[in-house]
Amino acid sequence: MTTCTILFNGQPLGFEWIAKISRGDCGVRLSEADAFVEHIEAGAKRVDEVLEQEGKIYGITTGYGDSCNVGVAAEHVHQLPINLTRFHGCGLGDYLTEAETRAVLAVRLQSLCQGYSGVSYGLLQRLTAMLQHDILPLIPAEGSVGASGDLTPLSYVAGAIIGERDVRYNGTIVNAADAFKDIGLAPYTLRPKEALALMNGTAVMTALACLNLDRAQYLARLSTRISSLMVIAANGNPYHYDAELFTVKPHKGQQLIAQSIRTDLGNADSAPTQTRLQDRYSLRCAPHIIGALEDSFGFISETVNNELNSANDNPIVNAESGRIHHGGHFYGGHIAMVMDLLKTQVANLADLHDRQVALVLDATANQGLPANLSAAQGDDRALHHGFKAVQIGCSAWTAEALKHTMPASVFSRSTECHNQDKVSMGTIAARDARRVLELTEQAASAALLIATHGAKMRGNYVTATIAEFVDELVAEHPLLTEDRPLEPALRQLLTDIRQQRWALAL
Ligand SMILES: N[C@@H](Cc1ccc(O)cc1)C(=O)O
Repeated sequence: MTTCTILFNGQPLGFEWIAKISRGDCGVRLSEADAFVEHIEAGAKRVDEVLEQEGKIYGITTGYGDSCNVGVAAEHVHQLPINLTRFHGCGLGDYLTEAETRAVLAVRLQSLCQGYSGVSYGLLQRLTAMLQHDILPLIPAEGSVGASGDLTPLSYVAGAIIGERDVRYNGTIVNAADAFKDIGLAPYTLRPKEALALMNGTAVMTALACLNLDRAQYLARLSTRISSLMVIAANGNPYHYDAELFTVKPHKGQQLIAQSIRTDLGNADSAPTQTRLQDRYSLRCAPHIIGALEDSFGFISETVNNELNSANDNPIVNAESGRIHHGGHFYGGHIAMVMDLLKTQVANLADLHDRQVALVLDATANQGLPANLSAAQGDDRALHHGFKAVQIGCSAWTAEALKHTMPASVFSRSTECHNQDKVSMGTIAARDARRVLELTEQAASAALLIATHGAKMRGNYVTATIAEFVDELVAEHPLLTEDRPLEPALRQLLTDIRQQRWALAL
């Protein structure tokens, strides 16, 4: 059920709206305002004029990329975009999910709505119709170097628009032409610049970046709550999160995380009775670790939003000045940079939770809780191993997340006869970040379960919010009075995390 409608009218949009569209929480509408329609159509008209007057525009009367010096005869100009969609139909790897595909369509629509790509209003209407009727091209995720735009994956959008590729529609996979027919449309006939305008940009990496960022922001909040619960479970010192302490190190995000942990701990300012004066870093430095991610969000979201609201295309058609600019706005360097940054920071959360899990399960470090948080009481308790295997799993997920943090942006390859001799690899960076998020959410689901059980067993949580949170989760996933397979619990928690079940304010 959609609860809102996003208007596409060339005005800036934030990444969070793309995330809402992707989840089906918001519908879309294309502006019909005269000024907007005229602005768009002026670009398409300008392409026609230049074609008539000068007879030569890159990618319209020439071959593509390194083939820009090869002229295409006037009688073939209309066939050229069709060929562009076809020869790029060579993607491999898994298909993007339905949510990701919606995001790709919305992100490309937003870029074309800037009105600098020389496309017609009709093309925007077609993209809008696809979003409104959930006609989702099958887009293979692999095969973009992220510099000449996401050419290959976006060719599946352009190919679907002309009725030549498969789409997900009404729960099945059908040819795009059949899906269009079902909503009363014929396949779209691309105008000369339109295939290039659809494909020559960063929509796939930017779409993934929008979703990754939304996911990472939730994860930072959840990690904060998990850390509070770990402090409670391990009988840690609340004074590590003292308000005065944090005034002298003014990273805003770090301060917010410390404040949130402080609130969860009931603003306690004295240490519970225990032997350690200072807790281990995975507890004491939680605000500094999660805070680094939190503090990166301002920069990352500004960068992602700039890309989202940009004309990332080539050539750029400016109908007001009448000029056609040849440049490199398909280059995804900014998304590459921020996705490489995001994945490193998110993987640090997996590592944080893996260490917290190890601490709370270790009877030599957890200040009195049973080994592996087994709640077995009977004389067969030696049989029961509690969370031992979950900790091993958590370490595996963490190692894999850390392994994916190698920057993608440094792996530029010279491609396409050295025309594309420096490329961004932003799509790979965004896919890496997505994988790191998946794995870190897995580590977080283990940590959440363990922290909740630990807090319940400690039993001294001081705030009503935490008591409610713990009791609700323990009711759903009871203490381990005997060994049982925990995959169902972990999967349920993963779903909860991905659906952003808890309202966690910072
Ligand atoms: N991105 C290239 C265009 C291009 C299109 C398709 C290709 O296969 C190669 C290059 C440019 O604008 O210069």
